[in-house]
Amino acid sequence: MKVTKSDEKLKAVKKAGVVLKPNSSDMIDDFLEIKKHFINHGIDTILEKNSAKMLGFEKGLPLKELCKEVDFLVSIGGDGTLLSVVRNSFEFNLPVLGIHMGTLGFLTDVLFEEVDTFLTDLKIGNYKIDNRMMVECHVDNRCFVAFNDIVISRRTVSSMIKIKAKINGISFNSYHGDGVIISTPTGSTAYNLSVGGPIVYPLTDAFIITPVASHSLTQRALVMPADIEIEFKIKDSQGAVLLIDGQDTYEVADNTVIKVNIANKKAKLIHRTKRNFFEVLNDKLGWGN
Ligand SMILES: NC(=O)c1ccc[n+]([C@@H]2O[C@H](COP(=O)([O-])OP(=O)(O)OC[C@H]3O[C@@H](n4cnc5c(N)ncnc54)[C@H](O)[C@@H]3O)[C@@H](O)[C@H]2O)c1
Ligand SMILES: Nc1ncnc2c1ncn2[C@@H]1O[C@H](COP(=O)(O)OP(=O)(O)OP(=O)(O)O)[C@@H](O)[C@H]1O
Repeated sequence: MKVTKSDEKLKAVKKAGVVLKPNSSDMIDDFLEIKKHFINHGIDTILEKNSAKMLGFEKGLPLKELCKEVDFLVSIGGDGTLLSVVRNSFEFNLPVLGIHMGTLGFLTDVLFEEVDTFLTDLKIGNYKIDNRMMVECHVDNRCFVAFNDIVISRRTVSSMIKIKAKINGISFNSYHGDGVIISTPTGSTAYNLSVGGPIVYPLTDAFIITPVASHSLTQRALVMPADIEIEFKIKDSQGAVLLIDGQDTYEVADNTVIKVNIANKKAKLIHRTKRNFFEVLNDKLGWGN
């Protein structure tokens, strides 16, 4: 399987669109400190509308309008905030920088106290942009994209769900249990990890299909090449719920066909040059040396 690396750089480093972790109005002093560093480095910041409303002192722009105005986006919060920024801005191809002000911070690279140093590096091109796969799901004439995962989940906790699956049009499995996770390599360390799925290096062109609480001892997670299409059909169940990065939900009825494939472009994450995935595993998952 292919691993995609790039030497891509930002076209300009003048304007940053900032999104803050929801329900965190206590972040005001930290935001002002971060903003001061951006200004000192000659980078203007514009707040996203909900973030501005939460702080209560700037007007802010709706995310889609903000994306048209800025050179890159900055997510200040945890993994959830970064996931939502990447997913909701995906159509604009903007690189996203995650400043870690959350709890785990598996995806968010730069710590609050590192912002000033990192911006010096950003201005001189000393950073990298990772191109990361997104997964796309087509259902009922709608299309959803996810950065971590799309989960086809049972609709009621009291009953199992049955999901028939085809790969490139050919039937290959019938999942019977709580549901199925279709994860990107980025999402492999999230829900997929919790249910025993494999960790996949984040720049690999592949995706993972992992059963959740399968009622069969032979079911296992599958790592698949990026160029296939998978089709799922809910059978003899009470419908299903799709979870997009664990944040958006969509209900589907029995016999609905859900097609999943890799999005035809990638999300861009801005990282420190020194960031190393294996150090992140070591640090955040406590693997030790
Ligand atoms: N049982 C589980 O482990 C479980 C259940 C539901 C959802 N999730 C995951 O939570 C994700 C949404 O994250 P959230 O922060 O919005 O929700 P959340 O606040 O419920 O947090 C889920 C946890 O997963 C971590 N996380 C998120 N993405 C990660 C990644 N790519 N690698 C490693 N850890 C990651 C977060 O830091 C947090 O600790 C979903 O995409 C799904 O993968 C996990
Ligand atoms: N746009 C969004 N839509 C729905 N939920 C969101 C959105 N942005 C953030 N959240 C949720 O807000 C919660 C807190 O945000 P976040 O994950 O950034 O911080 P955290 O949980 O402290 O950090 P971490 O994820 O690194 O452990 C998460 O449950 C996340 O899913």
